[in-house]
Amino acid sequence: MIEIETLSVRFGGIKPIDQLTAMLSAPVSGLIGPNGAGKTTLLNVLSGFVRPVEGAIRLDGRSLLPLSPLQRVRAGLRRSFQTEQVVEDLTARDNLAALADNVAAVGERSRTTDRALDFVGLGSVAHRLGARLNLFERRLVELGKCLIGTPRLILLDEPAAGLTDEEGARLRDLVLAIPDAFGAQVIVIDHDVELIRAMCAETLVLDYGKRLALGRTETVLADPDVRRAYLGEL
Ligand SMILES: Nc1ncnc2c1ncn2[C@@H]1O[C@H](COP(=O)(O)OP(=O)(O)OP(=O)(O)O)[C@@H](O)[C@H]1O
Repeated sequence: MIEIETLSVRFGGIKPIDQLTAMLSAPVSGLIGPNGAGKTTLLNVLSGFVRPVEGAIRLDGRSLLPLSPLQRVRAGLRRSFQTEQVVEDLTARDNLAALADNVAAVGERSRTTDRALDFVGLGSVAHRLGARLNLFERRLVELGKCLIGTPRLILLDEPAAGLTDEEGARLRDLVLAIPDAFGAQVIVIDHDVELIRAMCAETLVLDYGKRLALGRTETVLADPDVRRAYLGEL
């Protein structure tokens, strides 16, 4: 469970996160909002790249803000980025193994790498170089990296961007299977409302860094304020 308490971030004159309080506990939660609403900034605060000026964050009761980004990774926090970070001159397997070297015990590294590769379905291209992977395979490498070691909270920033409908559906099925298979909670940012509807039991909507709505995804997406602010309806 992730608890966010009166969290504020300031960049010069703007407050991309403004007194945000929210608790997310569904196996897969959505994070949506218009461009510039503060979604990526919130992920950056959770993963330790941005320091808030006030507030607290707890993951399963443990305070995250005192921890460095690497300590958070070791505490089970995982993250994929809008622009995927696959290393071109490493194989698919070695892209995952590099993370295992940092977060898994020596005797566990090979097992956790193979398990993550198999889970995302990259076993057959395990030895192909990153540079030769297609976009879907690269996105699966990113997802696989999130499954190395003992993940507790996985943050996915637009994981399906640029994928075909069929690839998006395969990715959705994988994400939905993560909580049971790995015991981790997942938070997904995406602009594709139908993908959010299909994946996320609960959704948090941000607008100008504030909480516009939080609750069951169906209820939130039907909320007139959300439809006005986010879906562009009058
Ligand atoms: N490093 C930074 N320095 C200054 N301002 C920033 C920085 N990063 C983000 N911002 C500003 O903070 C606000 C929130 O940006 P953020 O990227 O978190 O929004 P977002 O909801 O993820 O948007 P999008 O859907 O377009 O990715 C925006 O006004 C943005 O211009």
